[in-house]
Amino acid sequence: MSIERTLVLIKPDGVARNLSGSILARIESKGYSLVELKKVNATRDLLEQHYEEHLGKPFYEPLVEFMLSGPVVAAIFEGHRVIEGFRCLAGTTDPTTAAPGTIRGDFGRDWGLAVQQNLVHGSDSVDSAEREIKIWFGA
Ligand SMILES: Nc1ncnc2c1ncn2[C@@H]1O[C@@H]2COP(=O)(O)O[C@H]2[C@H]1O
Repeated sequence: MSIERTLVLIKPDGVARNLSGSILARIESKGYSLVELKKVNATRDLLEQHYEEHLGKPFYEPLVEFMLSGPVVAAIFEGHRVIEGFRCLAGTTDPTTAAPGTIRGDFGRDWGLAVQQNLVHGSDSVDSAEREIKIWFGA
């Protein structure tokens, strides 16, 4: 059994809507363990590192502005296949069509804004989890 770690972000929409506790509870209820947790006001520099793969995309600047618009909850969760498991729990990117039962499907929708406010972020691979955990929590 290989134990993975993943970076979970509760984005400013989730924090502003007081959904942090409900979202964290779902992840814990699924059986993953909370390793680190903090509430942060992200800086542009941190977000540019985090979203470097999206640089140049039409939603890049609105995305960075949205992530700067309020505090974010950053967490590290641990468990066997947690990377895949959390992304499944989060649901697909577009919250309007994300399946009911998922975090985005139950709590989110498209508000017609420049960026999809979809409540949560989860690392998509072992390599990106390692990279993102360093960005948000240090070595
Ligand atoms: N086509 C899009 N239009 C607007 N925002 C997007 C689009 N695709 C992705 N995003 C946003 O960019 C984010 C990239 O990281 P996430 O997958 O966590 O969540 C994504 C959405 O919040």
